[in-house]
Amino acid sequence: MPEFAAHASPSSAPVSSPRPQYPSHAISDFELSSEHDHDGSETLPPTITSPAFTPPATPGTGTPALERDAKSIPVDPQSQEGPPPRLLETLPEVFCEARARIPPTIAKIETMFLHVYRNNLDNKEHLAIVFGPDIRSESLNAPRPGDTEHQRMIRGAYEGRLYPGRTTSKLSRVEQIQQESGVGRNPESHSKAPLVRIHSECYTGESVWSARCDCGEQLEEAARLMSLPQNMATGGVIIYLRQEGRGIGLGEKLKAYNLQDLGNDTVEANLLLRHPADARSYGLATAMLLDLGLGGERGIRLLTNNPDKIRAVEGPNREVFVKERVAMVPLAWQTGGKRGVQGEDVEKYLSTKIMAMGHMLSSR
Ligand SMILES: Nc1nc2c(ncn2[C@@H]2O[C@H](COP(=O)(O)OP(=O)(O)OP(=O)(O)O)[C@@H](O)[C@H]2O)c(=O)[nH]1
Repeated sequence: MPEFAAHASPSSAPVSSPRPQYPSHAISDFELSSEHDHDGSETLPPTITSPAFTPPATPGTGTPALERDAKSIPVDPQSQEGPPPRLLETLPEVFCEARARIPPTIAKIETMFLHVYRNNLDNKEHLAIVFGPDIRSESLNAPRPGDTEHQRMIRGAYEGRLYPGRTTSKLSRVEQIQQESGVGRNPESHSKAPLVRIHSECYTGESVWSARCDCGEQLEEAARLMSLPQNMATGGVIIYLRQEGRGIGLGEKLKAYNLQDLGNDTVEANLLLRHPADARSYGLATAMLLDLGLGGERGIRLLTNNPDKIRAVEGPNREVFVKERVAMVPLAWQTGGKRGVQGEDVEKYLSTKIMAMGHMLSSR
């Protein structure tokens, strides 16, 4: 077995390139217990010390989960404890094959685009779901040999919106003027970091309604947050990596489930099957974010509770800067058990993530 997955991102090479300045103060954890929404009401449950579905003091009295925006905190990766993740020395090569507009069922937004990526390490179709009109793939839009305007539109390398009879991938003069008049109206939206979620495939949680984990709910919550007007203004991206079962594949994950039913937790089950507790890597995600123009000092706001992911996604030379972390609080905790995945299985799963995998859903 290789020491790390083929598309693991590079090891922490010496940093010589210009690096973003990190906040001077270190904030170790997010503050579940002190968040108040704009109306002053407490919107998140009190400090949580266990993954049990501890309800807020008065369940259901906060801002409905459907309207709530993400709360983020600055991240200082240098302050994080533990050894740095093993990373490869160079990022993989990625290439966006095609992009198409997807009108989502979860929100009334015009500009959600699914991007299919290819890479030089595996044959899987890794995905980027892009919210907002301003985040564009460099590799998709770059001219290709023999390119025609029709081919560019077919692969999704066009500006604005397709309509029957359109003949050019570029905007017409009138459309351009309309768009330019909109640019710069909200300078804040161009300085604020876009919201990003790096999601790993979970067929059971996303497609067959499994209550063993909260993966399906997390995917939907990420899309909901990115669809909020204030986040659409900055743009958002869900990178969907084909790393089923924390990288062990669906067949092995099902065996792990049987081992869990035999009394082991999610980490023990992986180890009993002779897999690492977590066999994933994030080099492809870093490379895809760079292709989408999300590298550099503007940074990103990363939706995660997983400390390894924060460091790994930044890449070997901090090509991507995780400026802030946004917690993924289980919906059942947010709503006092009114909504979200619930039950003994998911409670055990979340408990193991906190206790054995260091996920940051514990109290300060
Ligand atoms: N091997 C294994 N994989 C699982 C199990 N439950 C969920 N997964 C996989 O775990 C991955 C999701 O990881 P999570 O631990 O939920 O979340 P994370 O990405 O590490 O961290 P967050 O960003 O905080 O959500 C997906 O690939 C799932 O298929 C399990 O019991 N065993």
